[in-house]
Amino acid sequence: MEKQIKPKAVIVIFGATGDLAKRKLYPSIYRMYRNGKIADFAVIGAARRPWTNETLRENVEASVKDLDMNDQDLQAFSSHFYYQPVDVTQSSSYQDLNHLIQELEGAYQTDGNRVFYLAMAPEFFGLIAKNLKAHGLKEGAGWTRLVIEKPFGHDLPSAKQLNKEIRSAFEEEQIYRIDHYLGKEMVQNIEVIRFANGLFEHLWNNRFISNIQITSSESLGVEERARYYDHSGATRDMAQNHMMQMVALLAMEPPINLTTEEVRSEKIKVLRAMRHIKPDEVDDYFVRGQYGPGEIDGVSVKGYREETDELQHSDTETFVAGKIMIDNYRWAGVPFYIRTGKRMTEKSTKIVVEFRNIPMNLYYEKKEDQHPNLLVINISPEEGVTLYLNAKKDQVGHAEPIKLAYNNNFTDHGINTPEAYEKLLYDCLLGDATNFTHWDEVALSWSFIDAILAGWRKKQPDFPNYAAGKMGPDASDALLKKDGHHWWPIGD
Ligand SMILES: NC(=O)C1=CN([C@@H]2O[C@H](COP(=O)(O)OP(=O)(O)OC[C@H]3O[C@@H](n4cnc5c(N)ncnc54)[C@H](OP(=O)(O)O)[C@@H]3O)[C@@H](O)[C@H]2O)C=CC1
Ligand SMILES: O=C1O[C@H](COP(=O)(O)O)[C@@H](O)[C@H](O)[C@H]1O
Repeated sequence: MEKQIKPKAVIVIFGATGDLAKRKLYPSIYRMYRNGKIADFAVIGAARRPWTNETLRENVEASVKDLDMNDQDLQAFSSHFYYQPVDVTQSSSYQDLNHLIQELEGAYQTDGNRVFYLAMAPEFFGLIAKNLKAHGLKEGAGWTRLVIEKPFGHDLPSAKQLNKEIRSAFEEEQIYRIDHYLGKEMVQNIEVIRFANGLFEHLWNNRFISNIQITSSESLGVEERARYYDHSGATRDMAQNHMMQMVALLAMEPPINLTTEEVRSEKIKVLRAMRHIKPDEVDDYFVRGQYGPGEIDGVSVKGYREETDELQHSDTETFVAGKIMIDNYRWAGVPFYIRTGKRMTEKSTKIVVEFRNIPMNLYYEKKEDQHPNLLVINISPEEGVTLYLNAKKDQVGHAEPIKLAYNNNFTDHGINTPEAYEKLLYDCLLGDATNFTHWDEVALSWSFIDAILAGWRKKQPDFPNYAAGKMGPDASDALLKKDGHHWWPIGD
């Protein structure tokens, strides 16, 4: 793995006028700059709009204006940005872009290193990759890397096709498939919590763990992305990538070291061990839902089908819950429950590891009151870890749950905890692909998810089946109840 303290590069952002660039990429580049991680760099914003360098710089400044920097420093930062009008379907655009890259490589002494970030609709990914090769843009004097946004395909066949197109132009080592959950501080901490603590790692198996629950709930609806989302649904949008990646990190064996190859290889083994669900078994393992009208924080909100005219008859799921079984020696018999959806009670991403209870109750009046030990990993908005134990409190002879909590949000990281995108972009500049998904991971998770979607296609769903503001349909609770479990609350 290549390591530099301050990597140098020209970063080309395709889709520079779009939402992702504005909301995530410019602030992340700013934070890298502000934190002294990059100095010799130039960013080329590419899109069709007839913007100028000044328009781009104004937009960049506006997108980071809430972050702490004085006007002079802000202008020094935005002066690294250049705009190149580009239509990715036109050959001439790539020639123009190449000239500007070469010019900036000289001006900023970036050693010929190039990052191409595809922040555009996925139908363009293959085309851009091929054109970068055909027009010589990937042949700089230094290294070249291609960052690809989600979604990586719509199912396994389309993902394979996309991969084929990209691989015809770039080597696997040059491809950085973004899953922004892998850049989150507490998702990265899963491995550390597991592998740096004997307390947990010795117990991390089916003898001591009863079940693991991963919830990523959102209170927002589909906002401006209805067209994309309706074609995708919660399962493709969240489960195939972010949720499966978290399961893999929780379930993987300790790698022999922390290199990209070893970490990925252990995650791949987990994905291979996931029990494949036959389409006619889908209801035993997975539940889907779509929100109807409801109330969130005292405010009435519309149902999914009322969000826009196009959604009136939609059967797209806005919620998915599932039970994933990992058929290997460590995890046989331990369900990993996942659930995610839009318009749920609150925005929260949390992992609850429920340990098996002790065999005999000495301290609780009723066995049912006995509280299992829980390890809760708070991914967002709180970042931290909470361990639920039992102890005697206030002179009373019986035990009660107590909690040991560590909150990561308040630690000093210079200017707050780095954003997921900041970390991932920096990793990419360093050539560290550990927190990006390898093609084998993408393929295995699509193959798992495709079977579920195939099962659902056979039956008309009874939507809407949960009111906005709830934690999904009743069937999601029933899924755990039949195993003798229940969802732990996502609040405190
Ligand atoms: N927005 C988000 O929160 C998230 C987005 N993503 C992914 O990021 C990617 C981008 O999403 P988002 O920013 O929301 O999309 P937008 O629709 O906001 O932006 C699309 C961009 O593509 C440019 N574009 C479109 N056609 C062409 C063309 N022929 N040639 C050159 N540029 C073109 C547009 O610029 P112009 O019109 O000026 O040409 C615009 O800059 C998608 O893959 C999405 O799935 C992933 C996670 C979250
Ligand atoms: O990838 C996506 O993630 C977001 C949720 O991300 P988070 O970091 O806010 O938890 C989700 O809203 C979006 O639909 C999906 O495409």
